[in-house]
Amino acid sequence: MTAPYPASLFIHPTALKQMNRMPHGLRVKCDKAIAHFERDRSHPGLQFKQLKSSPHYSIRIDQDYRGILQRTKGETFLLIAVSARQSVYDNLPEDVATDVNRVTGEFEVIPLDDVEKVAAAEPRADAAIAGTQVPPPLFDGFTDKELVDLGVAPVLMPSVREIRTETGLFRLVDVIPQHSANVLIELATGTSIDDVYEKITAPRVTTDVDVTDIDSAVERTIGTAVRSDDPAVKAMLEGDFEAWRLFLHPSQRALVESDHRGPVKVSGGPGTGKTVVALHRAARLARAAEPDDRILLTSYSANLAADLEDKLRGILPRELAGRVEVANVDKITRRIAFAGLRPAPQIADTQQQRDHWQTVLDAAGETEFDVPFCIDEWQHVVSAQMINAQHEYESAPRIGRIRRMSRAQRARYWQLLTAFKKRLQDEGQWTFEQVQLRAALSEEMRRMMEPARYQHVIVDEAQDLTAAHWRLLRALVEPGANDLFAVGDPHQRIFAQPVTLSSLGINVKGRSRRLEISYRSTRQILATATSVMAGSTVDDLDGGIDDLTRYRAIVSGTDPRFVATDSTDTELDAIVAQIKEWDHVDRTAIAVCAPYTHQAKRLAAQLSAAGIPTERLGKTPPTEPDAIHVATMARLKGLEYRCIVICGVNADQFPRGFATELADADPTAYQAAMQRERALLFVAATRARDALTFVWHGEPTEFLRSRLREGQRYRASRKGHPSSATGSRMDSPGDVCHGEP
Ligand SMILES: Nc1ncnc2c1ncn2[C@@H]1O[C@H](COP(=O)(O)OP(=O)(O)OP(=O)(O)O)[C@@H](O)[C@H]1O
Repeated sequence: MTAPYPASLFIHPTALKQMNRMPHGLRVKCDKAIAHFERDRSHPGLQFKQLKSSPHYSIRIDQDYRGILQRTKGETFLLIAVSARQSVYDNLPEDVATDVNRVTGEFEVIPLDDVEKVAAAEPRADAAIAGTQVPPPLFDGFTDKELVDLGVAPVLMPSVREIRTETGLFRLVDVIPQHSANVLIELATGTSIDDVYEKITAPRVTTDVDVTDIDSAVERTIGTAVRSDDPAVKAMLEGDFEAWRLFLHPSQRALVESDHRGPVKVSGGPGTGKTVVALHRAARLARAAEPDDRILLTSYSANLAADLEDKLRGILPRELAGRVEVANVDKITRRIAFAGLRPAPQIADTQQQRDHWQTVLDAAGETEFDVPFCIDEWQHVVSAQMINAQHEYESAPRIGRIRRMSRAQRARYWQLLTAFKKRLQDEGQWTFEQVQLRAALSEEMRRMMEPARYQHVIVDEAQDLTAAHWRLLRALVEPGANDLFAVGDPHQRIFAQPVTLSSLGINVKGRSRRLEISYRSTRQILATATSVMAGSTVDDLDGGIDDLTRYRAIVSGTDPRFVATDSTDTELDAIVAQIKEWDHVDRTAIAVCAPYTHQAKRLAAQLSAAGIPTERLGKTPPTEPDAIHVATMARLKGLEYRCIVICGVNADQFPRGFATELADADPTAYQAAMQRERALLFVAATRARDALTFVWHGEPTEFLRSRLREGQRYRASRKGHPSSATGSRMDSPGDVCHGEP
């Protein structure tokens, strides 16, 4: 028996994309052949050999397919393509082109056949049916030289010129080298040549590229290729592939790989890949960490943390996963606040807190302050500033509150608050604000004597963390390089009050970044969601203003639907009809949500009774393999679905009662609560990828009005337009359908 010849195999990004499009059975065969090759490339079943007239090698995948390899140095190879056996004779198959990119200096592989097929499927001006219009080519406004200077592979040029539709563009970017894809997406979404150069091309420029020096180009490419044992490759070969695991946008990659001397804040609209960046950054830091280093990856809620943990396992080898603790921020908060307290205190729920306040107000004969005011003041003024003593409260700013509080009023409120806390204590209860405060203060105390528990902390959904959370996180991580990395979207803030990170000891000056391309929702869904936020001003977590207009969606689709009904019964009929219309969609990719918990509960039962399998979303990840998800709007935070019904958005239910009841108590607190309600609808709407339907009975919520008015204007402007006679009832933005969709 001869000794085995072990070898290392890297997979070229183009080959990865190609494998991702293969049928599952063939991918499994590729996986097996790769594993054999790495163990022993001389294994007879592989038929490993050099092609006669080329420097390339081939291995057998099955009787019909061969893998094409490029040797780099020693026993390291790069898999560049999987081709049909009959096309692999003595040379590289004719349908595969290789080239050195003159901007990046990388070795590129171009599947010419696939690229030409995409171009051929585009509508052609010379084949247009009389009377129909063929859209102009998408890249007509750019010369070949401009595209090539930005780094688009010259061999792609004839096909790029044929692309006229978004579908064609997205099919093209799926098969071409990543740098060319990134440039074309940016240009097609309206970014100027100069900006594309700055954002996409300049960071990838390699000086002194010699396009004839294949060896150096292959060496460079090995740096960006993935190893065959990468967990993300395994996930893809096993069929659970999401493009982000392997193909980050350059702006995302820069955030993952850069080193910083202190905390970093990344903002970005819905679906811009903030979570993806947080995950990859955690994985990257784990790879670079010392064995004893601890990394915390945290998010707002338990189900989001569970989802993060699951995804992290998909990109990080198991032996490194132990370096990263994934937990929701309140779990950590409780753990620290309750350390040594046995039994752990009980948390008072909203109703219990209201009852305690009512008792306190009644006992004091209080007539000026009511329960909503007292709760709001406690949560958003006292707790938000971590005020612990009366003298601090007396001089504290009441940011955003119109109602002025005299010294005497403040003193009275403090007395009431003291009585409220006493009641809680007597009942053995805490509010969550108290738990957070205790956790932050005790960790800050501990840090005076001991080193920090973590070397790196990465935060997702940063917009919903409170001041106390931030103080806790600051104390949990050793100050220094790459200490804190927070991603969030202030427009999606639905729980906390705005904070200013610098006032909490987290200085992100010069280290604030943005992500702008939205990968999730269609343009139409994003536009509708954005209209919900119309007229509101939103902070950027650090004293500035965040701006929604800079986010761009890359896919186009159909307009959201608006379905008006006249009762809860007809509303249910409309929801059932909508779900049935989506019967081609995997059930777990559909969600139905409503403002209140009791509505979500009732809906789940009613839909099940109507023969639609459902699962209610809770704190743990869903388990049913074939059920649509039913949840409150808030529970959908951070998740994504192909199709969503948002129901119960009638004016008398949404915004929810506890927000509207603040109107009399404090107009500014009311505005802040209304802003959170708007954001809740924005969050729910932006969970949808392809299709979104709003259903209500009676009058629609005021937050949809601007969109519905726009629909009326659109219809008015189309009156008399030839196509309006044949258009469906649902073909204009904001078109309202009555009854079933
Ligand atoms: N580079 C990428 N290539 C392909 N898909 C991507 C890329 N980056 C992100 N995505 C996809 O976009 C979607 C949104 O990503 P992600 O959840 O990270 O966004 P987010 O900014 O955290 O969203 P949100 O704030 O709305 O919860 C996901 O389906 C993800 O797979």
